[in-house]
Amino acid sequence: MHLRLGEVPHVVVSSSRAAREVMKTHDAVFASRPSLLAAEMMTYAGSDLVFTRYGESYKRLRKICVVEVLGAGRVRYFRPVREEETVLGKARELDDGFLRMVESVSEVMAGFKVSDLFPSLKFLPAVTGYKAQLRRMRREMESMLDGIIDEHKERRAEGGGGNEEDLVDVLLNLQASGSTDFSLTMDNIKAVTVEVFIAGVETSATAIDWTMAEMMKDERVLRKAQEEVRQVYRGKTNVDESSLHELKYLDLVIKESLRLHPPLPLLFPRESQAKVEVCGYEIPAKTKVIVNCWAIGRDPQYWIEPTKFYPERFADSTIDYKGNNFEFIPFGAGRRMCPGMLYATAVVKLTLANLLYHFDWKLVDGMDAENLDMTEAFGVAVGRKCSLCLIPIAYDDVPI
Ligand code: HEM
Repeated sequence: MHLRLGEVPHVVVSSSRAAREVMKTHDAVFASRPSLLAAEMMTYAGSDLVFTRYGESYKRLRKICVVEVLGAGRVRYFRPVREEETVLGKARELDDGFLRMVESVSEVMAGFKVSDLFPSLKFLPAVTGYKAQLRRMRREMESMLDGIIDEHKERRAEGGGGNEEDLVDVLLNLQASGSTDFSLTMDNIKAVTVEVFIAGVETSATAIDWTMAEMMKDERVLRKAQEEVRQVYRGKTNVDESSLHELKYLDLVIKESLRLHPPLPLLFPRESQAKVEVCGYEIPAKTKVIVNCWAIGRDPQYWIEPTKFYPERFADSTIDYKGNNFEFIPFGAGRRMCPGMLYATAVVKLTLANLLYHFDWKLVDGMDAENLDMTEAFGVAVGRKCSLCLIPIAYDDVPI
């Protein structure tokens, strides 16, 4: 679908074939992101990963993030932290103000802003008050990030760190060691820190929420997933990551939930860097391309009874979300594919396994599973409009 919104041509991709052409055949052409004023002002223009245009500094930063910060080795390294936080419910100290700030930044990033559609009218952001609003938010964010980084530096100077290391420590260590071929600036560190929250935390929480909601709607799936967890971890006090790989049915449930409710239903937008032909249509340079992964995941051409929540559809299927099956791309594909996929799947699975192991779940009084409201809300990550209110009943077969 081709649209012209303001001065900017937009193309919406809603088929697996076109998605493959954009994210595989012509991946290099579509590896850039369009420029958005909010992203430029809030993510230290060009110092970040999610919204930066494709180019040398992007490639270097991505390599550091993939290899050193979000890769398999680091996911293993942070395993004790995940287990401690998920299993013991011991969340790291995160200022409410910081989370509220991340929420407001996500909100401004999600919207279609008139000034982004008329880039030649440079005065628009100023006269609409949008620029002033972004400046205020940026000042607030800057002071919070400075506080967080100073705290980390002080702790490190006092010899702290060790088991308490987190993502900011990892980035500061990389900067101090100079071990990478790209010197990380303070702006890089701040931008990546905020983006991990914008791109990583809300998306993972959204995936957990939708999966619980779908299981509450279908008691058969809930029981089956719960029996599996309780059998694999029988006799254990906690669900840790040691046997997570044995939870095969839970894998299917998570896949099915990501198919029906991808937390980023339109991924993050891409921009063509040159004129190119996709499925017989000519796409000019500088076209904003939106891949509708939500629609592709519900397309009857690829999925039987596409709107039905049926995890077993993945049981004898090789279809996965790793970016090779273009009918199922909740993490995107190609050069801009989500580098946090391993983190996300570890956190989502561990959290769900704990919720299923320790508690039986009931809907609040008077609510009937069939009528559970599954309306979607608006945001960078598309969650449920109504909060999921459930009653946990402690499972008393867990040894103390
Ligand atoms: C269920 C959870 C998650 C989902 C569904 C998800 C999905 C996505 C998608 C669809 C994209 C855009 C891909 C594209 O343009 O092709 C993306 C990008 C990104 N994600 Fe994730 N994500 C999740 C969790 C995470 C986590 C936990 C992190 C970090 C810890 C993370 C970091 C990023 C970053 C940095 C990018 C930008 C990559 C780039 O532009 O090069 N994500 N994610």
